[in-house]
Amino acid sequence: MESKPEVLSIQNLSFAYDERPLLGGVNLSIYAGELIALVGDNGAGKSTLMKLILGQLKPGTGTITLFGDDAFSNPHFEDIAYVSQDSIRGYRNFPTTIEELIGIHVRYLNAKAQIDELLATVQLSEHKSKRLSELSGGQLQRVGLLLALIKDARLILLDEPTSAIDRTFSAEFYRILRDLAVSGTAIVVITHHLHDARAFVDRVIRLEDGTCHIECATLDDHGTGGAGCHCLHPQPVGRS
Ligand SMILES: Nc1ncnc2c1ncn2[C@@H]1O[C@H](COP(=O)(O)OP(=O)(O)OP(=O)(O)O)[C@@H](O)[C@H]1O
Repeated sequence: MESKPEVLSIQNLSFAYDERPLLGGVNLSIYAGELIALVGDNGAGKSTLMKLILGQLKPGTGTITLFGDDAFSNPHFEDIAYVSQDSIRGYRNFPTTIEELIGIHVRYLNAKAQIDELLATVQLSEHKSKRLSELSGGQLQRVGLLLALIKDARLILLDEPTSAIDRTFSAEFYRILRDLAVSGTAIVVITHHLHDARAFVDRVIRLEDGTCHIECATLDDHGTGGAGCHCLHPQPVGRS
């Protein structure tokens, strides 16, 4: 089978906040076209791991390589779309409508996105003239997804993107992500709603105990996972 390009490689990562160890012995590789669910209890370190991948935090030991470069010294902003819980909450304070916010992003990124199509994809067409302060939590999360789609990134990191989204659109949400993955985008989604994600993702990676959490690889594509691997869904889904 043809191997897919490696997007992200984490080797022997450890990280501590104020000398309080949080992550240790983390090894993980993510490949182009993979849709991954990152799960774990509150405080397990999922958001912290995303910030490390983004180069916002510096590893204690070990390495994080993004598109072949060290993530901390070369964070590849142009290749990554990141939607955090904070950014979604922050949208509420933007004194704009949805379509104005999209226009700002399109101009800033010089993007060629088909905005009406994207609005229809996230089912916000009829709300496009609404101010962000008027939107529900779930509608705001759809705006977050839409902004990630505009960027046309090679790696998309989503931190609890469906927490306020109803189950009907949640399935649609993962279908959209699945289509993106099929077109080659690597996607990592932090979620506490694995039951919604499970049918769509290729792999589930669980952070547990705050330490030593190891890659869970799909055996047929990327080799084997190591000791401590928590492979909840070993068979790739949605790939032919
Ligand atoms: N800036 C910070 N300084 C010190 N400690 C922090 C900081 N940010 C997070 N922590 C701590 O690190 C731990 C992991 O936090 P993190 O947000 O990564 O967890 P999480 O797995 O994303 O949790 P949740 O599911 O609740 O969102 C928590 O105990 C948190 O209090």
